[in-house]
Amino acid sequence: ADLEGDMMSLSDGLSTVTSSNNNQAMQQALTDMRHAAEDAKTATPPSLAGSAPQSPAMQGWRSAFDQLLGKISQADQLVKQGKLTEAKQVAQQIAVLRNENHRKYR
Ligand code: HEM
Repeated sequence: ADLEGDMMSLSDGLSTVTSSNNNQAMQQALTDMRHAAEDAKTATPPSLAGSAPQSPAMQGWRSAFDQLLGKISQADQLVKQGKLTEAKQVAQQIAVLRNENHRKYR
């Protein structure tokens, strides 16, 4: 998907993780989020158009998605352990990370 599509998938997934209490639905949402984050990591956002792949700005872009992927894995482990409340706390941290990165790159 393009970046906008990836962001829509992240958004759908995050609302499921935040609102659902169904273990399987939450795991599927986190899997979808992982794929969207991996794909978005390879994109160049309009705000960095023309930046070289190895520029500090593009390295910062990719490392933000590595942080996001780390949180997604953390939430996934918690859901697999049945710790849905803790998984939702990680979802809150994902929302903070989203807001920080939207301020930088959007
Ligand atoms: C789970 C976390 C995130 C969610 C739920 C999310 C959600 C969204 C949404 C709903 C949009 C608007 C899409 C549209 O144009 O209709 C958007 C745009 C955008 N997001 Fe995110 N986002 C997340 C994480 C991130 C991260 C980590 C970054 C950067 C490192 C990022 C960078 C951007 C950029 C650059 C745009 C504008 C895209 C464009 O102009 O084409 N987002 N995001």
